[in-house]
Amino acid sequence: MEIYYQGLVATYWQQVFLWEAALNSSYKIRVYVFERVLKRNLSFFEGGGGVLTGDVAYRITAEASDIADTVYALLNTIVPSGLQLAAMATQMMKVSPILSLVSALVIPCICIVIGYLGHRLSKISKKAHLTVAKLSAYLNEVLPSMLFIKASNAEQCESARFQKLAQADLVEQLKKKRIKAFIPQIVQGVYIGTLLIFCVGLVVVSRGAIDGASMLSFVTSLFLLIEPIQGVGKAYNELKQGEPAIERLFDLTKFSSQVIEKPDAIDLGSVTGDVKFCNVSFKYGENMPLVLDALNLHIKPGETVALVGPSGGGKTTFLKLLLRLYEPLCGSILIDDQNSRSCTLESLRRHVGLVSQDTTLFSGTVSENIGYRDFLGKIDMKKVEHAAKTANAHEFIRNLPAGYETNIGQRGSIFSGGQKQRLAIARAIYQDSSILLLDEATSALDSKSELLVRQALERLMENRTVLVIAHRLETVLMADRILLLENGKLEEVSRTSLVSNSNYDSLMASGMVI
Ligand SMILES: Nc1ncnc2c1ncn2[C@@H]1O[C@H](COP(=O)(O)OP(=O)(O)OP(=O)(O)O)[C@@H](O)[C@H]1O
Repeated sequence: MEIYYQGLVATYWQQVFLWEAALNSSYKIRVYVFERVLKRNLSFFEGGGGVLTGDVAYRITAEASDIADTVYALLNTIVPSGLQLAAMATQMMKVSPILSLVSALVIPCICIVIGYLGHRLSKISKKAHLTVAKLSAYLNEVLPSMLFIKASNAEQCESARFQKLAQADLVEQLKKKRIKAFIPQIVQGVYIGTLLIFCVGLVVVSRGAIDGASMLSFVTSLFLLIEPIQGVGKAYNELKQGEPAIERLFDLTKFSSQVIEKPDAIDLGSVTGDVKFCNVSFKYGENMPLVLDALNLHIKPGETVALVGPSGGGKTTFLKLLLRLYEPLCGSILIDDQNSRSCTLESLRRHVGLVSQDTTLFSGTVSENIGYRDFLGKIDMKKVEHAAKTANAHEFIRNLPAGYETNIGQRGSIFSGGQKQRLAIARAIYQDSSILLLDEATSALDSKSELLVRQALERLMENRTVLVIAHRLETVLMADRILLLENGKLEEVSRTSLVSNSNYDSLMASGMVI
């Protein structure tokens, strides 16, 4: 009885240690892969890698968990099976070394069968991973678009699309389960079949060489090998099944950086906000047309420059180059006369703030969103409140159930469009960078909200170098200079000529509200 209880305790601790090892390895892989993903070029997230973001999320969550299951199953079967195999083999060697070596010939037969089936399992498993990843990517795309789906009466259509993907997944999962169930049976079948042939042969060949009792002990050992051999087969099964998840995860980490930080890159200390584009050209790919064609521009510290032009003219690309999210094809960008290629990416992006059109907010509290710059350190609540007041956001934040500590829901779903914009402006005020890139939101707000956002913008732009992609005439009129970006070229336009000549068409094409 005591031995029985000792067995229970030992099994418990064995499982605890094995799970600890398995989960720790999947945790380490997950963290490493995500760190690498964060370092990937922006083009990968803009669809350049042909991988959907939902698929990336699936790999880092579900498939990393699959790795833990694989490691656990491997350790759990390979250790006891290995020990059993060693014990049986020793016993057989004691009885008859020659017969043991002859019997070992069964091993290559088993290896060939397991190898072939394992390869098939790995292929089928890969397909099963792809179908479930597609399902996850689909859900990631559709669930945040529920407003549009409902408004478009598209529930039935989406349900049909989901069913199609789920059906494809069902087929692949079934194939995988079938082959998984088949492998241990076939391994056992081949082993027993081959053994029977060997046993008969052994009895005939060794007649008289060893006594009956030894022969019985030898054959019993051979049959006792079935279970551990099956265990090894199972472990191989698990490895092959987990292989595609490991491959897909590590695929995410393989890339070459387009934007490379020099080993001797300098940290930009304080910056006055002088920006120069010198002969900058850019295109997104080898066979793509030039988006920016030998551009020259000098923005002086504290100056506000409005960028206007037709849709697809390259305005956002211009901002991306300034943030060094892409590298120019030729030419250079200077910040305070320092080539941006010679600066650390961290210091460059610390001095260049961005307020994008889609007002990116994260789930978390209001203060975490405004103080995002210090998210890992200590968020300065006084600064948060000051930023919110300056951005005309303090009033509505104060009326929230938990004020600055209110959770804002997924992507700030509890706020109106104008409120989200003011929160994004408050975040930029908190960040306090000398150079500000503004991609003005195109969606129209009611006149009261519009006024509050405009006031907030004006305060944000004070004492900074501002490059604003302007969609409203009022914003254009706030600028010191207006630049038209069209056909890859920059042209300065005067206020008076803005709506009165041929530029009007370009401005209207850019969605400008005049
Ligand atoms: N990641 C990308 N990969 C390939 N081409 C791209 C990418 N991003 C933009 N482009 C292309 O580069 C050109 C310039 O795009 P960009 O977004 O800079 O224009 P934009 O002036 O900001 O347009 P809009 O006013 O409509 O936002 C377009 O033809 C666009 O299709």
